[in-house]
Amino acid sequence: MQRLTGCIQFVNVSFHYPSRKMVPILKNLNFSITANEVVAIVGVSGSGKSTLINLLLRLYEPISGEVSIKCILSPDFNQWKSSERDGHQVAERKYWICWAEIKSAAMFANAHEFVSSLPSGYDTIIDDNLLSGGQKQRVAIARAVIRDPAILILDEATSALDAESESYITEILHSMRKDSKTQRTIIIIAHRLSTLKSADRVMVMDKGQIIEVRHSVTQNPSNLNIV
Ligand SMILES: Nc1ncnc2c1ncn2[C@@H]1O[C@H](COP(=O)(O)OP(=O)(O)OP(=O)(O)O)[C@@H](O)[C@H]1O
Repeated sequence: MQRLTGCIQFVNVSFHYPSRKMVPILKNLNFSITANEVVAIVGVSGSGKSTLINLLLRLYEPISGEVSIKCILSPDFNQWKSSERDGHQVAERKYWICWAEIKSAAMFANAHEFVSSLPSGYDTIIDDNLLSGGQKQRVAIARAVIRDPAILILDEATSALDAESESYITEILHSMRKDSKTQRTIIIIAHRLSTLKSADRVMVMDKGQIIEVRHSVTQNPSNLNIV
């Protein structure tokens, strides 16, 4: 089965927020993330992790340098591109998500049980006060999964989950990346060692720069601001 895969590249990226022009936040960042790689970004509070994601999402443009995202179809791009009928299937898939897919995404995010127990179940209209912090995160993860993105960004996405729910999601993230049908690029920002374990690479940020790249967080995690 063909799917989109995403590559990310930051070349000499520097940035400050418009409201604080004298305070550089990112300084000459250079890195790339290949398709299907799982990369964790760690660092002390204020080191620029979320700002990096803001630039990736194009919420802000860099002051200098370039942020590029390339999404490619793999593995049979030409065959797929030339088929108009398949194009329609993609459009249909985007707009017609069936009940089984919704349920499976909710089960994936460990949300099915509590959603089913709400008085209106999956038809519940959610307001700010209805769900706990952890439940909101599980719904957000289910929504992200159902979109089947080429690039999945988890910025403190499991911080409000209890240890059991978090380890369940971490395990599934781990198996999801091994499944050739669901491969995707994943960026994880988290402070918990358990969330970061499935990363191929860990980038350590400090004062707007990448000061270290590790291939595992199990090595000497005491100075990575993770628990
Ligand atoms: N919208 C904004 N306007 C001005 N400054 C901002 C804005 N958002 C963040 N900052 C500043 O940018 C710096 C980096 O913040 P950022 O949120 O990227 O850090 P972080 O590493 O993600 O921190 P945390 O781990 O606490 O979430 C901080 O000094 C913060 O005060």
